[in-house]
Amino acid sequence: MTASPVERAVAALRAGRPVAVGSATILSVETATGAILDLLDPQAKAPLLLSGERAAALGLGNLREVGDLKHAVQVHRAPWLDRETARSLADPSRDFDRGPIGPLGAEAVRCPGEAEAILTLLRLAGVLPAAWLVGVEAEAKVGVEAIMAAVHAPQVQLVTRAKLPVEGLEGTQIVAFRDTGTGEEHVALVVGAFGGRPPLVRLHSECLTGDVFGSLKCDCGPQLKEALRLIGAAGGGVLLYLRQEGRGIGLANKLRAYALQDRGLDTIEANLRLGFADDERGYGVAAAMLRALGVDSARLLTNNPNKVAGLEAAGVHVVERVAHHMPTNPHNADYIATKKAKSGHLD
Ligand SMILES: Nc1nc2c(ncn2[C@@H]2O[C@H](COP(=O)(O)OP(=O)(O)OP(=O)(O)O)[C@@H](O)[C@H]2O)c(=O)[nH]1
Ligand SMILES: [Zn+2]
Repeated sequence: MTASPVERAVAALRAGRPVAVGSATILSVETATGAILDLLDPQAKAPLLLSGERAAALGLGNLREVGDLKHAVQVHRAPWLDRETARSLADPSRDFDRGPIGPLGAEAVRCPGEAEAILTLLRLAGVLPAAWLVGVEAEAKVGVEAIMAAVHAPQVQLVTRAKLPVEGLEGTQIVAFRDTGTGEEHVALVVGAFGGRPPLVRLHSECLTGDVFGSLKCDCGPQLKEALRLIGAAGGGVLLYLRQEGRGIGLANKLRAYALQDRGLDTIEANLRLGFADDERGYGVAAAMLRALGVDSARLLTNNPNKVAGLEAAGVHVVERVAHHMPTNPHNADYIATKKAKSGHLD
């Protein structure tokens, strides 16, 4: 299978190589080395693209040229804005111990659609949402529409299906899917034989720390186990394991969010401080997987109304929402309370 343009662009960004998105050529602030910057931006003229959230955290909303921060912001290049300083504008781990930066000049981007596609691509690459806008040609090219379609109208390919007996559910099968736009791999665990009434379905967003290490900071590990138990007890159903680590910001960025939480920010504030939305997940990919499994209506195990709305919007009918609460512990009680207070999670 050949890689899609989005997949190739993601690989190039991760490797610190330039990517052309629409009319812009970008380098990731996180991964670009000094050598590549010297090569592609020898006069140190490239401006910096930051998300509206990150610009707000830096106080750039006060600048008249920047406007309301609904969109990305372009920071003007100044002699003092070198690679290290750019890193510290992008990376909030330095917000607490560096001196004031400035004087920063910035303006709203001229092409918000293109900027949104650039930020989406950076997110798919799992790096900080900040880019150098260099004025050169790039080998890897991807269109704005291709990026937005990959995220908003995902398509999946069912790759293979195999038996996977798991603890307590020996008749389980695992089904591998590939997102043909982004190249991401997701899996479904199909439990038992369901037919007749809509099956019990769980959309589980990947959480390495909770699912594998038993982190007490969240409730993902217990939710995963309990979901499988409930699906088994219902006589069958489907659990989708979606590679949406950190509510879609990727593992390294989630751990950056944890570092910010160590300094007192809550789970939502930490995402915003990094320059992301509080939740970057979409559920179109889940709907596509369910449809490929022949499921077009479901009883959904969740407290998150966005999951219900996301499946419905993508054409999978949710006949019932089944609450999925776990007992809290001293490390995750604030996190669960914040999701209820700020993200609309239901009782
Ligand atoms: N960015 C970020 N992601 C987190 C944090 N804690 C957990 N996650 C991720 O959040 C996702 C799980 O989301 P939750 O909000 O716990 O639950 P939900 O899936 O929205 O809703 P339910 O269906 O009710 O469980 C996983 O991808 C985790 O990796 C955090 O502090 N910051
Ligand atoms: Zn978790």
